[in-house]
Amino acid sequence: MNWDEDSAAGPMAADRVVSGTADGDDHAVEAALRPKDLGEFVGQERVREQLDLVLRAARARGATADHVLLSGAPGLGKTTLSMIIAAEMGAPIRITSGPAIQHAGDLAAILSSLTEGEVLFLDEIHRMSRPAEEMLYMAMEDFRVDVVVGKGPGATAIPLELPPFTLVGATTRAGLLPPPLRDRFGFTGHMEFYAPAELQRVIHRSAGLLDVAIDEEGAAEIAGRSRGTPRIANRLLRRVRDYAQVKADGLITREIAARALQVYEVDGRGLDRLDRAVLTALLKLFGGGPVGLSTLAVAVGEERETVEEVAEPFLVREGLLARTPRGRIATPAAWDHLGMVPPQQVTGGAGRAGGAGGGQGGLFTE
Ligand SMILES: Nc1ncnc2c1ncn2[C@@H]1O[C@H](COP(=O)(O)OP(=O)(O)OP(=O)(O)O)[C@@H](O)[C@H]1O
Ligand SMILES: [Mg+2]
Repeated sequence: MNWDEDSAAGPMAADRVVSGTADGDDHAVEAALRPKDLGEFVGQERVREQLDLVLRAARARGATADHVLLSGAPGLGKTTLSMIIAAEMGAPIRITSGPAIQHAGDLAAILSSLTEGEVLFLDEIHRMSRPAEEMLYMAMEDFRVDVVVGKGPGATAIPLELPPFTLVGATTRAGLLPPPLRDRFGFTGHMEFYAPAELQRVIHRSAGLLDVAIDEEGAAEIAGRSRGTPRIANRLLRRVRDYAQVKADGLITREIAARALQVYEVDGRGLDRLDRAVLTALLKLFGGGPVGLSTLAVAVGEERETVEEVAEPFLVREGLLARTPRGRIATPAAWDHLGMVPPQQVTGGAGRAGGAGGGQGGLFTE
């Protein structure tokens, strides 16, 4: 699945407060908000439990932990978890990324400087070059690399032993990893979107660290608008804090959170201006569809790619919009969310009286 939602940025898609991808502002505070060990890491029960076993067993054997692959959407905690793995193993961590490794030689230099037990974090591992990838296969499996010296017919490969290390790879696009690479990881953790109750805990924890006063309902209100993503929850918390300081006495309550997020145009379900523009066009101009992607994009005044890659994934995930072979259609929940009644229900809904906003979309009930 494509989680790189910000790759196509139109007018309404730039600098979204609900984007899962980190912006400059996030980088500045994220280090302070990162949980330091597995116990502090909220949610992801399955991954956490499995990883806990893997790390405990390795520690008990006095061995280096197996290679770990972490996949999932931006902002769900892959980088955080990689740092926790190193901390739990009492090992140093080296951080690099697929795009930073242009040549196999770059990778050889990093690998040959690792110390025993060190954690190598390779972010965006799906974006590594082919030759580097092949070097990595051997390094992961046999803790060995062949360093090629010279060029042409005179070139020789010098084998180089590596100390045992743990590779932690992270990717937003697990489907793009070649199977031979995927198979070389001893453990794969797939990160899921967080439940509102989990995000509420993340928000409380962050509020404590940032010295922000917030009550349960205030945290719940922000959690419900955070699209299942801790990074968005933390970002919305900071925006709401500003509002609470300027417009109120600093305490974040449900009402303050709701008012603040209205200013930032993030609605009760976490939809922003772009999301709502797409849904509104679909309902008001096309009666809920089906309508083709290009037509919908023109109606919204955005690029096709923006509608398809930036707005739609979350609308589909939320069950507000469906992609069908005949085009995009709105679900009954979409009508309900925008407080509108499907046209057939208004005009030809024989035998079904009123029911405005009841979610029983006439288009979809038999
Ligand atoms: N389980 C969690 N508990 C508490 N905070 C979390 C959790 N997961 C993530 N966070 C917070 O969310 C922010 C983003 O997390 P992180 O950088 O690890 O995401 P990521 O998956 O690496 O994203 P990207 O794909 O953009 O690299 C961090 O500030 C971190 O503190
Ligand atoms: Mg990351």
